[in-house]
Amino acid sequence: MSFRLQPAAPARPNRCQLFGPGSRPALFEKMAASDADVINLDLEDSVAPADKDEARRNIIQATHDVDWNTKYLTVRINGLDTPYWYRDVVDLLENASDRLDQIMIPKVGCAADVYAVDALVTAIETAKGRRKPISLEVIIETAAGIAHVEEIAASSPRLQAMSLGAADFAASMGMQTTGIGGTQENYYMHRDGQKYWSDPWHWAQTAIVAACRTHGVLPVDGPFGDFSDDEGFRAQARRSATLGMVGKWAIHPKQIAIANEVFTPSDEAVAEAREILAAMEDAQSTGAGAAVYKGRLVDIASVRQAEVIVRQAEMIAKG
Ligand SMILES: CC(C)(COP(=O)(O)OP(=O)(O)OC[C@H]1O[C@@H](n2cnc3c(N)ncnc32)[C@H](O)[C@@H]1OP(=O)(O)O)[C@@H](O)C(=O)NCCC(=O)NCCSC(=O)C[C@H](O)C(=O)O
Ligand SMILES: [Mg+2]
Repeated sequence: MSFRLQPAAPARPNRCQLFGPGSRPALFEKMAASDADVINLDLEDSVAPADKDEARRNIIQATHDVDWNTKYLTVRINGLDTPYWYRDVVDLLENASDRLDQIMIPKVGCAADVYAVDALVTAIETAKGRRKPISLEVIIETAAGIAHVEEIAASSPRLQAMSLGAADFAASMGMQTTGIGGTQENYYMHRDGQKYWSDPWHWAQTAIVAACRTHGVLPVDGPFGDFSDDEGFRAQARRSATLGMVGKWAIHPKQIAIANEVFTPSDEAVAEAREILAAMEDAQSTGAGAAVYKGRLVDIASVRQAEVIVRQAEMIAKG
């Protein structure tokens, strides 16, 4: 480990972020009653320009009226290149109840984007005497966002989470696909007459995970558009969890249970992690720095790996 220790990310469950348009208030009670850890009420792309004002009013009302229970309640504002975003922040911070936890900033391209929102949030919080500080989350979904991902991860002490937005990311990168996440037909290797599909999102995900882990931010996988494809969603979520992401968006309630299952360490994984910890404790009590567990080497690094799984399971169990 470097002399500079790796900060811990916020210790709260973030296995599934359920999205719903701010212009469909009929969905809010259903979202609140769902099993998602995080709720993202949207003011951005799922809301038509003519509906922005009403969507803002719906969301503010819902922070007062809906019982969000233990959900982490987030609102996605409009991008900083639009005329809507400042009004989103001002109206929310001046009128939403203290139930509002977080603001999500889409299409962040550099640290200054986060700085601008942070400055506005800070001014309104102070002016209005809001007691609960609002946290921020960002979406990396442009070429600039991924090019500046580390400075974005370091941009504000309010920053708690960072997602990959596959649809806008693909558009910004000029990728030849209309798919949102998952396997892309033309992204394959070819050998001996066989196609082997690869993962075009992998490199962006690992860049996000590295930036987040360096700065104590939760790395999250974004949307998987084909909500009829459960196994495609599960495979994408499993790849993300294996890479170190803590959760995934759901753009339809069907996806919540799969995300929760994948991002909760299984009983078998937790049992194995505990066995590794026990094996290493035995080894260390005899002065050994390594041991053999089920025919494979385990050492002090294995302890750190096992602790990740046990800590994750304990944090989720606590809620
Ligand atoms: C995708 C949807 C438009 C589908 O809505 P609908 O046609 O109503 O779905 P169903 O009839 O299958 O719904 C079945 C029941 O589930 C309820 N429902 C539907 N959606 C939600 C929801 N989001 N939360 C809670 N409950 C929901 C229906 O009311 C039905 O209930 P019942 O009648 O009682 O059985 C819709 O799901 C939707 O709007 N999804 C969210 C879209 C969204 O927010 N998109 C923005 C995020 S993705 C993005 O922005 C891309 C990203 O930025 C990037 O660049 O990658
Ligand atoms: Mg987007």
